[in-house]
Amino acid sequence: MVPTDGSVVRPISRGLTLRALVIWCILLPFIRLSSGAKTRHFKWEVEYMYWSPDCIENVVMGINGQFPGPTIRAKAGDTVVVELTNKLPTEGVVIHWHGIRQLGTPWADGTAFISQCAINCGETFHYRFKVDRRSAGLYGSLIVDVAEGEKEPFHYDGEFNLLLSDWWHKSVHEQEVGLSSNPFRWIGEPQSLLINGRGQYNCSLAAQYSNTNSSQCKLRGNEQCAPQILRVRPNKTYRLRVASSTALASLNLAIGNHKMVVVEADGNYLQPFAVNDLDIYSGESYSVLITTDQDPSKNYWLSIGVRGRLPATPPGLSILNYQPTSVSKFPTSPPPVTPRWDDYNHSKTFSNSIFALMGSPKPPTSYDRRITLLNTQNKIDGFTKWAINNVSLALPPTPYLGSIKYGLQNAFDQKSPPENFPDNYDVMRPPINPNSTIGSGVYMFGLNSTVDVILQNANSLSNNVSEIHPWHLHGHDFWVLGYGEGKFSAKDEKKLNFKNPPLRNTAVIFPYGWTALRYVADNPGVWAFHCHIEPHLHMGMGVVFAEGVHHVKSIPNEALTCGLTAKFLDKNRG
Ligand SMILES: O=C1O[C@H]([C@@H](O)CO)C(O)=C1O
Repeated sequence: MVPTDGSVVRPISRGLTLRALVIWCILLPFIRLSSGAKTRHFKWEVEYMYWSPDCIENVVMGINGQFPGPTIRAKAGDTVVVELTNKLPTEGVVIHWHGIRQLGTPWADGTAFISQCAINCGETFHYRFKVDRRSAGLYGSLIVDVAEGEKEPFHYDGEFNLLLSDWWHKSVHEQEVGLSSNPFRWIGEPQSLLINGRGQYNCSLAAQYSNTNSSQCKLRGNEQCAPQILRVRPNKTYRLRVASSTALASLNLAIGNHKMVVVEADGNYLQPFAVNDLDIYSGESYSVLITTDQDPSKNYWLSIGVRGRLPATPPGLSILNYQPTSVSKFPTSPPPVTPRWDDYNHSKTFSNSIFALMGSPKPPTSYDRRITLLNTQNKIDGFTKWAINNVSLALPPTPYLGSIKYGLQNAFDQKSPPENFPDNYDVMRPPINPNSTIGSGVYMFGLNSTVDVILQNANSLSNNVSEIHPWHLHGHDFWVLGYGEGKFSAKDEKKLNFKNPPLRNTAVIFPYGWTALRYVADNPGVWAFHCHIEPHLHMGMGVVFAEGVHHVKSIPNEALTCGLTAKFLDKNRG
């Protein structure tokens, strides 16, 4: 799960080493189609290269020789065409455009064996999609500008993109083999945290402040691992677009001496609220405003730290440099201290402060279908897996989009997956029977139906352990109706927020708790819904949703070149 540029390697569980580069793009909400919509063409080549993101040389996946990858600038309403060639000699890739709805182009969603086949070594695939209203989410690869004449509900003088990721020195192959082995070998905690692909493993920028025995970094500033400095002017307001593409870590961001006003999440405007620190889970993105109203003769730390799991990784650091103060003048105080990793009340307080900005779209007042998804850690033939309602996802060799569209038989489990779990299941204890089963079934929803999803957390295989899971939905945003403790039940209905629930594409479930989501199945296609923690997805922690597939126009052949759809193509070519 070694993250590369603004992309996270997603080994799709099917035993294949298949990397799904998750390319994030700026979330710029409420962008109406601009008049001068353009089609912007890009040619990307994915290739291994040696790089030192945390000052230790490693193998990364670069795009056009860059780490992090190149940035696409587009305007709302534009069509983006990326001609992607895979030059990795040992594995297939796909690119998921996190936050893009892919309305009308479900085959461009970049989910292997769901929307397309893997792009094998030497092959080229054309991603062509419209950057719509809810476009993008950050990740330093796709920046969507507000359309001409568009105004945002806040003002700022400058902006920075901060892509946060975690970093291991072990190769993703070795990690995957470990996760798929019996005995199970967990990937462990990351060696370092990166900010825009930059971190420091064998030294600390703030060694003189911390009691750890790490040495002080001696960086000239042009190293690949040198921190990106945020150069600001006094008495200005800056927008920080922060996104997490971590493979595992739940992070907390803080800037010494500066409060942050949270104004946007996952591309949707929020009721602004001020915080001293910001929790951000894998797959999420936020915009915060900071005002440079501090002593301009000083510089200040920007720090990211691990939460939700006992930390074993030093904080990631960057510097907020008030011009014209020299950047080499280190901040005079230690970096902000990350809240305790298991202070979940702190985390819940933050999550429960997030409300949609007045005037945002409201959820339908009722649902057509409600499914409850129990998250458990299980064993299958001795292998450690994650399962949803006791089914651990294993993707079929034929992409669902093609097999459903063309009615191919035996392409995946025809039995619809369970929509609930046994009433007598005790979420507070490890599973009495740890065994689970593999499945590839699809939750089929009526086109334009309203779907409620209750994500139910539970104790893992170990006593008194329940882990955080950030769930990400492709092709849609959902309203987050609320969070609660223990097993969701009818009494919890009254806790749900229908007044101003935030629209998100990623939402966290807290230990032993539940999170209630609602979305409208209005996007013909087949959509992944999964825990955004890469090893968990690899271990089967996901489900597949589909709606209106028969409304999908003809799928480009290049998305059908594997499994049963390849045979189907050959037959029809004849
Ligand atoms: O999936 C996981 O496996 C380990 C542990 O549960 C077993 O080693 C861990 O911390 C996970 O999140």
